[in-house]
Amino acid sequence: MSVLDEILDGVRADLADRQAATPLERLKEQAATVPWPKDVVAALRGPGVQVIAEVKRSSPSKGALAAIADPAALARDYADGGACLISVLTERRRFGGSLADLAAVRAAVETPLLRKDFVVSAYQLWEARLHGADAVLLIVAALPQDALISLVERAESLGLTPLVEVHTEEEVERAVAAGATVIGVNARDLKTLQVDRGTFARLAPLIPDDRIKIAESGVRGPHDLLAYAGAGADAVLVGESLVVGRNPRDAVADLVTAGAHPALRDRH
Ligand SMILES: O=C(O)c1ccccc1NCC(=O)[C@H](O)[C@H](O)COP(=O)(O)O
Repeated sequence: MSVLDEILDGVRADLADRQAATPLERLKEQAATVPWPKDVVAALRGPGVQVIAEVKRSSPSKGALAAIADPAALARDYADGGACLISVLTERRRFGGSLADLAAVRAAVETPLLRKDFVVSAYQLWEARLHGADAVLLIVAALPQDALISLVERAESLGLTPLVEVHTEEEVERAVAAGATVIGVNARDLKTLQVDRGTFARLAPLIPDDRIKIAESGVRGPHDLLAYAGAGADAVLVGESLVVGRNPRDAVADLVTAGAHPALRDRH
């Protein structure tokens, strides 16, 4: 069984437990009391290359990365450093995340938030809304095309911006056909878990210019941001190097400064 299939099995089992505890109709009523999500597309279209900073405790590829006792404090550092979007991993079994992390971060910062998880059901979109997300990750490899199209439409109808993640040429075609405005190319192969930073340069030219292109994974510092920028990235998504480093605020600020270089401004 592939890593992705293993993760998805766990996600579905946890989801079934939550659905049993809180029926969809009750979840919808609760979510209706939460403010409308922020405009993530506008945040990503800022000048230069934007930085998305991730709250990431552990991962299938590396195991435990950082304890992160206080995700809200980490998110405040990310916001102070100038992140345009904060990604909060909510998958429990392999990434050590939770919806409680998302809610804690929401209470701490005004920065738009991405629910980073393995979304397979509209139920998870309502959960994302209730816990303060403004965007949700949809992984093409995890979804049949009809489900992808339906989740893109449903997310948008709830005010959530779908970040549609691809790993291959065929997945780019599927993301574009599904109407994704924001497309993330993840450099981490879901089968081998190896990071190949060349993946973005290979796939980015296949993404139409009117879409927002995000380079995900493998950013160790400003030089990687600049390389992704040179290949056409509008934003980079960074996890591991921020959570294992000593000063996340300064690390984000260094990336933001690199992304704001005059040569990278006014590209939209
Ligand atoms: O990080 C993993 O090992 C992983 C394995 C399987 C599916 C997804 C995985 N990571 C999720 C991500 O997309 C990354 O957390 C994100 O792009 C940040 O990457 P990095 O800066 O390299 O931590």
